[in-house]
Amino acid sequence: MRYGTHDVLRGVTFQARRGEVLALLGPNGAGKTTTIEILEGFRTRSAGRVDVLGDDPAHGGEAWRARLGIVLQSWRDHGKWRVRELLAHLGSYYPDPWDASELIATVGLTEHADRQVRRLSGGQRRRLDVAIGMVGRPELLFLDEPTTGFDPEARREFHDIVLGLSRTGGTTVLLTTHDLAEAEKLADRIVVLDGGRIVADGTAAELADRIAGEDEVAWTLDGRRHVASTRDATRFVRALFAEHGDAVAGLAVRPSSLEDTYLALVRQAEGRA
Ligand SMILES: Nc1ncnc2c1ncn2[C@@H]1O[C@H](COP(=O)(O)OP(=O)(O)OP(=O)(O)O)[C@@H](O)[C@H]1O
Repeated sequence: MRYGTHDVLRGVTFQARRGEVLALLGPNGAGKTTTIEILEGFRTRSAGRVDVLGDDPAHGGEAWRARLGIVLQSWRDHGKWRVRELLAHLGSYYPDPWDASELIATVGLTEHADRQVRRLSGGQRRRLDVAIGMVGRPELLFLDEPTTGFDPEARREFHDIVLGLSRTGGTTVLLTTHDLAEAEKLADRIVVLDGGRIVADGTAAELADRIAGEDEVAWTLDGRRHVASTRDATRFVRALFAEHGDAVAGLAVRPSSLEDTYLALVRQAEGRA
């Protein structure tokens, strides 16, 4: 993808398999939204080959679009519509839509079903966006930063919805997020973009193996709290007990997280490692 003389995506090659949750990660401006919008058919690429559900998104017709669900980063305005009305209306465009009330319950908006959209809070509005993306029971669901503004409970419920759609419904999900814990929980595979290029592609475990991150060990000794980073927590803890025995208390080991791996990957890609 090129704007003027500026390449914002270069050599971005990846595949999403049916039924998998694929997370696109990357710093602000990395090219996630551009990639997702090309796949959705919202942006026309400058060059390259793209295949989404067997069609080129640049020429996808109505029947092709009906197989997609789309949650954009910023929402369009449906202010005067009531939640239930809007979902029932949008559902009527599809051959086998979700029942509006069932969908409203699934995204946790039952109490607000008869509210006007403009009276919803930011997080409630975002839940509605997700419901709009799901209403046609899409084969492929695009979610661009879907949980921005969700409270922790809504986030947990949303994660269960996505996992349910993918595991039992066979829906393929492509999502972008800045929440690394979310990616770790949901994604079967992770693609990391930086500066318009792919810098990593694999499962969270595969990415972690490439980076050889450090685990964090914390313990208390003689009333003082200690924290150390180590490549081999088991060996470290064994040595700690060999030296101090029962004097060691409050032991906690935190394995390196996807966040650690991600930050190391991005630093490496940007030559800051
Ligand atoms: N219409 C446009 N014209 C010119 N440049 C653009 C246009 N749209 C996006 N860009 C540039 O393309 C690059 C990628 O933007 P994109 O929105 O895809 O990033 P992103 O990874 O989704 O970022 P964020 O995490 O901030 O949402 C950025 O450098 C942006 O400035």
